[in-house]
Amino acid sequence: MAFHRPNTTQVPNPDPHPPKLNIPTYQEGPYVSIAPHEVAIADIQAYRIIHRIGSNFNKGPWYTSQAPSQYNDETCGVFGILSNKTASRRRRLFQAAGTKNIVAEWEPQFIKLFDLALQRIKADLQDGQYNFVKWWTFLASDVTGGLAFGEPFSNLKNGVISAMVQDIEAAMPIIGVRAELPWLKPVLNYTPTWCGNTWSARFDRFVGYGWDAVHATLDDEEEQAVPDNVIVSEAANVIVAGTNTAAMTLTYLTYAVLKNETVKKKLVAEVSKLLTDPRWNELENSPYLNNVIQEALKLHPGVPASLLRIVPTSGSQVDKHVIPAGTQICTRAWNFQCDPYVFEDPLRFNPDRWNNPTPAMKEHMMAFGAPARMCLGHNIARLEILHAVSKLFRECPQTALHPSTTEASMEMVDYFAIKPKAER
Ligand code: HEM
Repeated sequence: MAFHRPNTTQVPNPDPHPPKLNIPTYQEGPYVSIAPHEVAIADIQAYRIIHRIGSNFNKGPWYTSQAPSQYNDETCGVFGILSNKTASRRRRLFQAAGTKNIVAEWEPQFIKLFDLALQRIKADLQDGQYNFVKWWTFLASDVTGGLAFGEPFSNLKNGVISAMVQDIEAAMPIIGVRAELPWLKPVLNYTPTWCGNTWSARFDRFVGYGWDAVHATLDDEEEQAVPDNVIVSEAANVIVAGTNTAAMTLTYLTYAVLKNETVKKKLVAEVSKLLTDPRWNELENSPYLNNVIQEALKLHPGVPASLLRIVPTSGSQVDKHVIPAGTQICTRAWNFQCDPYVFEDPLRFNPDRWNNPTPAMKEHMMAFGAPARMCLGHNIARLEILHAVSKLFRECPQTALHPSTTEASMEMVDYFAIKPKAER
């Protein structure tokens, strides 16, 4: 057995060929062996241990495939750093930038982008066009562009997709493939894409965007405090981590609200009473708006994928089980956020469930990741979503779902992040 009940006093030595766990599905238990050295866990006690601050369950090698091969823990962006200890040093550099107070300083600049996004959406709606994926992606990439480069990429202003957004859109699914099928990586690196470039060139261009960011935003002194190559990695990181996640959260939220007339009416009623130019505090204090956002993050987490972690070299006792060193552990937001023991009718889009959330409901929400490696951009994302959603439903209260938008077209394609099957 790979796992033992807690009265086992000895932590077993790593077993090179551990047998499969005899618990096949979550219906029968929250621990499922999904491969010889891999276990999926949907148990909140275990989750607390694995992902607590200071945990030595480091990220799994899957994350290495997110960075070009010449990068290591010291030089890659924080997302790709495997060791939690190394990551916590790096995270300290960014934590201040992600605090609410600092993010609030960006609010006036971001409001201009939200206004522009709404102008574009309104013009589209008047022409009978519905392409929320497009405009929410342009908005999210202008926001991350502003953060990484000091000014937006002008996707919204020009109304056309920039080369950078094209690269992100094309590279995101392939990032998933590279990660799931690492043996394909050398082949994929040199496979021509639809536009004639190779995937490897796309990754090189991300790094290039990062270099531009370094020179656009930092003075010489600051550049010396953090090595250039690290800032480059981080700038590219922010662009990728903050664009699709926010855009898809907005897309699925819009879809869920438009699909549900009662929810839409309540939301429109609340946001239409807001001040003409509401600010973050007012938006945070709009209960139904916040419930809708929480529910959208619950049902359509921007990153529903497994967060892979490795059991430390000494092995570990996780709740009732002793797990051998080196085992890869998968915990998925999706499993916890749809737990029927915690959420009544978990697959129904029901913002009212957040009127009086239980402590368990709050703890089971992990759309922004887990404590040790929680999303560094969650305040930015919240600000973006609050403004974009309140503006959309205040200024376009009559918007309805386009007949071509169906459950089938919106089926979530999960490739670490998500996108709708029909891509619109
Ligand atoms: C709704 C939008 C967003 C969602 C749902 C989201 C979700 C997540 C999740 C689940 C993780 C943890 C991944 C893991 O452990 O493997 C994460 C990490 C991260 N996110 Fe976000 N994110 C969002 C927006 C943003 C934005 C706007 C930024 C930056 C501007 C950002 C920057 C990062 C970074 C740098 C990390 C890596 C942290 C680390 O590894 O220590 N995210 N995000």
